[in-house]
Amino acid sequence: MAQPSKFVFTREEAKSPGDSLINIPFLIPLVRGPFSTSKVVALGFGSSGRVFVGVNVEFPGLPLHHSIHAEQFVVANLALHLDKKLNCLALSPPEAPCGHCRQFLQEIREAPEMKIILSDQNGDNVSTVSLESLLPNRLSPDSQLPNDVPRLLEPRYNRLTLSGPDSDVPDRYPDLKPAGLVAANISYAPYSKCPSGVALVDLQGSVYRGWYMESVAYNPSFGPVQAALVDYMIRGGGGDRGFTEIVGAVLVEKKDAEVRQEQTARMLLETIAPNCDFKVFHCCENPKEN
Ligand SMILES: O=c1ccn([C@H]2C[C@H](O)[C@@H](CO)O2)c(=O)[nH]1
Ligand SMILES: [Zn+2]
Repeated sequence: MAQPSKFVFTREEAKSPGDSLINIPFLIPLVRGPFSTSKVVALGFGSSGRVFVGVNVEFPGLPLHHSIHAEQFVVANLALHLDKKLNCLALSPPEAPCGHCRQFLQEIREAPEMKIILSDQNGDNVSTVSLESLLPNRLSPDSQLPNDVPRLLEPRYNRLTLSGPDSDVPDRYPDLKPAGLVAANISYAPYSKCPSGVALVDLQGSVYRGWYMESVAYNPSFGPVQAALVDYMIRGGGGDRGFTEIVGAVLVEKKDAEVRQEQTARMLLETIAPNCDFKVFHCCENPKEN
């Protein structure tokens, strides 16, 4: 069977939620899980009608809590395609979203109504349940955020501009810094108010980006390096050679941010992409920007 490379399908290709045209086992080779035997594939049905694939990703040499869950991969995939809402999530049998993912998904508006499609080991006995039924008594963003604050995946703009003088550092990859700033400006950090974005470049000169996404429960938050690695994977970065082809990276975050990504981002990239030249650029919120 040919190695699948697609991470986004049209609704036509996928048929309807619960219909098994997207043969989930066919997508299993997309998983990067060197440690565990769990190969998790998630399909996210977005409001634009597209169907987004997510897989679990584990990183050799790093603590397990840096792994990417398939469900978070799906959310990052939607975010990168600017899809505004995840309506329905199907999981490869016999998985159901773990507690961490059930909580992370709460950041999406009307999350309790999200449909979750489950099936047994053979892919039979398909059942659809609401996210609310999987996580009653949720910790809700609604208890902390006014209704008009954009929720995860809804359009947002953080009004960030680069602040000197570190922006004068000689730049081998001129496209990276602007890409990192764009990513930071879309970042969802309504709790800490410390948004951040990462841009990566590979040996071919292709640029990838991703942004930090917070959870009201803090720990399920999704880091900007992981988000950029999702972009790298869905666009085929590195081919079979993985992350070692990443040769440059920038992180854009606020100077003196109380929630700071710099050290974690450096450690992650040093471990998975030893040839990567990592730089940090600081930004500040500019109230005049709109
Ligand atoms: O909801 C879940 C639970 C687990 N995993 C992944 C994480 C790890 O790579 C592997 C073993 O737990 O399965 C997911 O992708 N989603
Ligand atoms: Zn999970």
